[in-house]
Amino acid sequence: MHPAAAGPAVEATGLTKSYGRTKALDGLDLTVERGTVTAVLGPNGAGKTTTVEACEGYRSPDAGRLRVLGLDPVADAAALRPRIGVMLQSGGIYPGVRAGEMLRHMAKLYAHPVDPDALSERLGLGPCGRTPYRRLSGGQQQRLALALAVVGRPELVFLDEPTAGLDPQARRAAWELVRELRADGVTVVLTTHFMDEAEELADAVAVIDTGRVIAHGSPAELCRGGAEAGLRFSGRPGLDLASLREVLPAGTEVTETAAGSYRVAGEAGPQLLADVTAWCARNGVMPDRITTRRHTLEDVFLDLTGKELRP
Ligand SMILES: Nc1ncnc2c1ncn2[C@@H]1O[C@H](COP(=O)(O)OP(=O)(O)OP(=O)(O)O)[C@@H](O)[C@H]1O
Repeated sequence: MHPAAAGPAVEATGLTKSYGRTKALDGLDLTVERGTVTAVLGPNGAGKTTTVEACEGYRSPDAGRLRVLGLDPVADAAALRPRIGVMLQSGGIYPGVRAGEMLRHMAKLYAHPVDPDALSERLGLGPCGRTPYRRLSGGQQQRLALALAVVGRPELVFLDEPTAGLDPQARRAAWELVRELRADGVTVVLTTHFMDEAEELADAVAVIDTGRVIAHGSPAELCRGGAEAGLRFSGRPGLDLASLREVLPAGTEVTETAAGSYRVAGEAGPQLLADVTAWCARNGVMPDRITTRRHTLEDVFLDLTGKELRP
C-alpha cells in the first residue's frame, strides 16, 4: 500500500484564494477522513465551490497546503484524476452527445467501472439513453452528472450540490447511491444547501463562511447543546430538582423557569426522556406536558453564520 493511503482523503491547511479583492478562501483548514461522507455547508459565496474545485485540481490556491489522497491536486493531476470522481456542472458536458454514450464512454476510461446501464436504470436515466445532453431536462442532466462522477468506481467523489433541482424520488435515489458508495468504502465530499441531506448522509459536516471552516463535526456533535435544546415539562410547583439532577448525567442543568415549568438542558435524546419520566414515576409526578426540542443543523447554521441556509 502507498504510505499516503493511510492518511486522510483530503487535508487542507491554511488555503487562501483571492479574485481581485474578493477572498474566496481565507485560511481554510479541512480534513476529510477516508471512507466517510462529508457535507460542506455554507451560505452563497462562502467558498464551497472554490474549495471543491481546488481539491479537484481545477483551481490553484494562492497559499496553503492541500493534499488529496496524499497527492497535490495540481502537480500530481495525472496520478490523481483516475482515482477521483467529479460531478461536472452542465458546462462540462458536450451538448450533442447522447446520455448513454457519454456514460459508456466514461466507464471505458476506468479500470474497474460499475455497469453503466445498471447505473443508468438506478438513476432513472434508462429511457433517455439516446437523448442528446442538451435535450435532457434539468433534473436528468443533474442525474447524468452524478452518474458520470461515480461510474469509474473512484476512491473519492466530489459532488457539488448533487440533488439541486431533483424531484423527491430522484433525490432519494441519489441519497441511496451515496449510501452505497460509502458502504463500498468510497469517500464522498458533497456540497449542499439542504440540511436534511447533510443530516441524512453525512458522517461529518464542515460549515464554511467567508472562506473559512467555522465549524466541523458530526451532525450530532454540532447539534448538541444550544440554548433552545433540551426537555421541558410542567407539573406541580416546587419539585425536588436536586433528586432529579442525581439521576441525570453529571452537570445537567435543571431549572424551574416559572412556577411548575421545568427545563432540563442538554441533548434531548431518548435516554434523557427515559430518565426524566422514570424519575417522575418514582416521585409520583404526573407531568401535564413534556416537550423535547433538539437543536437542528439549521439552527446551528443560523447561529454560526447569521444567515438562512436556503439559497
Ligand atoms: N472565477 C471567479 N472570479 C471572481 N470571483 C470569483 C470566482 N469564483 C468565485 N468567486 C467569488 O469567490 C467567492 C466564493 O465563491 P464560491 O463559488 O466558492 O462560493 P460558494 O460557497 O460555492 O457559493 P454558492 O453557494 O453560491 O455556490 C464568491 O464571492 C464568488 O463571487
